Amino acid sequence: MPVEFDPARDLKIAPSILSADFARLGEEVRAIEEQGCDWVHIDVMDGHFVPNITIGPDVVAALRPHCKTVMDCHLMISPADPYLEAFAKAGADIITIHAEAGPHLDRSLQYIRSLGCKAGVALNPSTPESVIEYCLDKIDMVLVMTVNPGFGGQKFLHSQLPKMERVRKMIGERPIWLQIDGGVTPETAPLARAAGVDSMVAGSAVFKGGTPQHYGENIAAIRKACA
Ligand SMILES: O=C(CO)[C@H](O)[C@H](O)COP(=O)(O)O
Ligand SMILES: [Fe+2]
Repeated sequence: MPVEFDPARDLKIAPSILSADFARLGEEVRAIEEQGCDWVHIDVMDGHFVPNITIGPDVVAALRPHCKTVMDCHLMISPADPYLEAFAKAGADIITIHAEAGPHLDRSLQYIRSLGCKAGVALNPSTPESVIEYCLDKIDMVLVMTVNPGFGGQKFLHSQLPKMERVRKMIGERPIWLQIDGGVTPETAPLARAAGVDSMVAGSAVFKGGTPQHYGENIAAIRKACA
């Protein structure tokens, strides 16, 4: 589904299916959507850029019919360029690559847009926001990582809060989402919201409890904490 920027910057909650039951992914995606999530966040890891391996474009394609909302694909792979077309064809709406994943960020971002997807850039905790300064016109989303990528269930890095504020200033009035990913809970989410974040990924905090009713309560708790 085509996704358009929301100038009101209402909070978009994107549960990461990394914490879902991988044996029942279709069902899990339908459950989080029925329970009020905004986007579905899909973590793609290659065992090279990050020390973990998850899923590829075939799984994204298999999930597409189960997913009515936005498929937000976070590629923790290097190089990313050879696989971008496959993720676009699989039905990704947003494709986020890491600034550190290849030598030509500007070119990769143009390529993602040429495939009909929104283009996101993720910044690792140690990566300064200056890497995006000269390609802001080709970016639809900046993802400030609030953990070192690779695993769910890690602790939120408070050191990233000033970076969120600086990125929010860089973005200004541009139609660019500011997303965070990692360690988002009802306790940490309001800090990021106050720093100008409008999209939050949460894996373990959404899927804890293991039933659709829990997912709904968990999503509502994050939303309420940010209200
Ligand atoms: O990109 C990721 C890890 O690299 C995940 O999206 C993230 O860790 C979500 O998990 P949690 O909310 O449990 O921290
Ligand atoms: Fe992620």
